Amino acid sequence: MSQLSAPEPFEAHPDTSNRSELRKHLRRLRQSLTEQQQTAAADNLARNLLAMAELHRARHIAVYLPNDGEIDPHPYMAFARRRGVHFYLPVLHPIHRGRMVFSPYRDESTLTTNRFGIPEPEFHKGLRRPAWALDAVLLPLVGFDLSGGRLGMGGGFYDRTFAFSRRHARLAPRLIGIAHDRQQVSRLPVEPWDVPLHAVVTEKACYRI
Ligand SMILES: Nc1nc2c(c(=O)[nH]1)N(C=O)[C@@H](CNc1ccc(C(=O)N[C@@H](CCC(=O)O)C(=O)O)cc1)CN2
Ligand SMILES: Nc1ncnc2c1ncn2[C@@H]1O[C@H](COP(=O)(O)OP(=O)(O)OP(=O)(O)O)[C@@H](O)[C@H]1O
Repeated sequence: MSQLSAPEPFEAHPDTSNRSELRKHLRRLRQSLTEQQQTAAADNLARNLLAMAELHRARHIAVYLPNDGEIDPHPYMAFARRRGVHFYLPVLHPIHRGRMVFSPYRDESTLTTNRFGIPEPEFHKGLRRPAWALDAVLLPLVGFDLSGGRLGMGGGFYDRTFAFSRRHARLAPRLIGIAHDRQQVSRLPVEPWDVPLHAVVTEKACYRI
């Protein structure tokens, strides 16, 4: 079977100033990856993340469950857990609409599907962590550029939850976008609420901002 070849990031994308058109285009790109391409990408992503000195010091890291063709952080997690890292998943806040908290993600965690169809752990009272109590966050994204710009699914969840990091940089966790390399675009329009990323890691490279 012939496989779709990856288009050049700087040529094949439509008008990058139109966020919703760009979002549709980039979502289709990642959804079109085959299972083999996804598996290989996740393994190479793991290698690139394990090599990052910033993550060697991190003990509490937020991840996500892959959805909609997103790159899978599980191979990375399998290695990092052996180094003593604790992982957390985003839980949509039941009261503060548009915000998230982070509950532990363990083998035995019970997951229930949220309103977007994404499984999430319980809103654990005792064990959940507010955003500022994480060392690093691996953020899902639809598109990224090399200035730290991130285009997400459009709910503003990560932007609202990490808005404090622009005012209190010392309290903020490391914000690391993870994505397929083909999700790179030349330049994303910057919105006033966008929270800049410290780095983006793909199956091909680690881009430090
Ligand atoms: N894996 C993953 N988890 C995540 C996010 C993410 O981007 N990826 N989020 C990042 O913020 C939050 C959830 N935000 C989301 C916003 C929109 C859609 C979405 O699929 N929208 C559909 C309509 C779904 C529906 O309403 O039934 C769409 O636009 O087609 C998904 C997640 C928290 N968890
Ligand atoms: N700090 C904030 N306070 C209030 N509203 C916000 C904040 N950040 C973002 N929003 C709102 O969220 C909406 C969606 O923002 P945007 O399109 O940038 O989301 P996104 O980054 O793509 O989504 P996500 O972070 O959920 O993946 C915007 O209309 C914006 O008004």
